[in-house]
Amino acid sequence: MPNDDTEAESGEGVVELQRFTPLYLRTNTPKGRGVFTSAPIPKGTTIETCPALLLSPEENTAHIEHTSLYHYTYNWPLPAGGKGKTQAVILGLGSMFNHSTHHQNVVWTRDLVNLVVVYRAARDIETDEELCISYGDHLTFVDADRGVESEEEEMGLERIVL
Ligand SMILES: C[S@@+](CC[C@H](N)C(=O)[O-])C[C@H]1O[C@@H](n2cnc3c(N)ncnc32)[C@H](O)[C@@H]1O
Repeated sequence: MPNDDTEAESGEGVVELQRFTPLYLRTNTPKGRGVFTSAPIPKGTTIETCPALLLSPEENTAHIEHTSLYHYTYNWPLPAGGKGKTQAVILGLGSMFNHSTHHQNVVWTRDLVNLVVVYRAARDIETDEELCISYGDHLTFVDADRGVESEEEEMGLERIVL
């Protein structure tokens, strides 16, 4: 699910840090650790607002790409005047959301001025569902959902949550 960049969501040097609190981390999913909800989340709810730590392209290439942080950074447009993109480390739960190709229930928006990412519920989310975003089309790992999702596509079925 594509994200939308915004110029700024708040002004005056103040950024509201919203957080939906009844969440838990599972440590043993097929995707590693993952974020789950222990209460229903209505569509549109802000789940978390996470500060971003902007990296320079140089430090990214020289250092970050050679560490495990490489698997956690987000593409980020270069600040005003710069052409192209760099990477940012997203602090807080933002770095814990796993990817789902067909069943993302969370959308994210970059606030380029305030350097935060806002995560919101894309639909009503049930208790004990995992919160998943889209990392885009170029994954650097084998998608743990791959078999399940291609089976669903072949059968023309959407997953039914009982
Ligand atoms: C931003 S981290 C997400 C949190 C991570 N699961 C952890 O335990 O720290 C991204 C990493 O999670 C794993 N991951 C996320 N989505 C996945 C998926 N659909 N299938 C398999 N692994 C996934 C991959 O190892 C990926 O490099």
